[in-house]
Amino acid sequence: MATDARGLTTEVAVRVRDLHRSFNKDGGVLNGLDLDIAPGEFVALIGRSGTGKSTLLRALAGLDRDVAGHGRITVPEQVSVVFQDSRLLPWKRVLDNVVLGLRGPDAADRGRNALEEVGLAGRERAWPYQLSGGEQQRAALARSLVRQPQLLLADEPFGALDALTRIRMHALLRKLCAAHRPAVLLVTHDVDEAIVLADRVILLDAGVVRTDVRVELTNRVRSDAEFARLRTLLLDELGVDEEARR
Ligand SMILES: Nc1ncnc2c1ncn2[C@@H]1O[C@H](COP(=O)(O)OP(=O)(O)OP(=O)(O)O)[C@@H](O)[C@H]1O
Repeated sequence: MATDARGLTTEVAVRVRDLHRSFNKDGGVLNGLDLDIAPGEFVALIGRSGTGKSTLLRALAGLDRDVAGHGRITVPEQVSVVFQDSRLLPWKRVLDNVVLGLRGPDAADRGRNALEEVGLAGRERAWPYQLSGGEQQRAALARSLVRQPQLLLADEPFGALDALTRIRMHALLRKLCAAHRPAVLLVTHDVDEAIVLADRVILLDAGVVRTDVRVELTNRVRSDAEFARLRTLLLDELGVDEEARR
């Protein structure tokens, strides 16, 4: 358990201290990064291409054992990861994909419930190729949530989906997170997606957190003045020019 500046106990789901990662001798990708995520907190991670977002996510997921670096990482016991592609095994039916590696006599029931929660009831015996891209991502979310993760790591999970499906997936993810309350770290290129979904948006630059803003919105719609203020602030930080902002 961690303590704050006053010595009071603070609970964290994720604690990262002085994290360094590099792929070659020319320079670091992560350069002394610090980050805390509270239990149940939804953090969106944005930043220009190549600033180390996926490198951070992989470090938290423990998927970077062959990368040079040091620093302290604390994550909860149950961590689930979703990627841009669903990574469903094509030779297993949807339910078998969802419960893969899950133990216990109630595994199949838990899998069915998870599929129902993501709107895929009745598709348990389908093969992955029979699902649309959005449905495959729903199945990937079901596979993550059935493990009741305390931390959900998501690397551009909606990046390959069309605009309408993305909006539907935003609503679904918000509903699932409200129900299960995992801490979430979502990597996205989409500033609007970050503001629609997250409690906090952090911006990575040169391998450290440069901006860290809290999203306090009652209505998560673009027409909200606070939404517009955050959007402008983050796009300014990203150096996006006026032309490209619509
Ligand atoms: N396995 C690897 N081997 C060598 N270099 C790598 C490897 N993985 C990432 N890099 C480099 O590390 C830097 C950060 O990559 P990373 O994928 O973390 O960035 P990112 O912020 O997620 O980028 P993007 O937004 O384009 O997905 C890049 O310069 C990339 O080329």
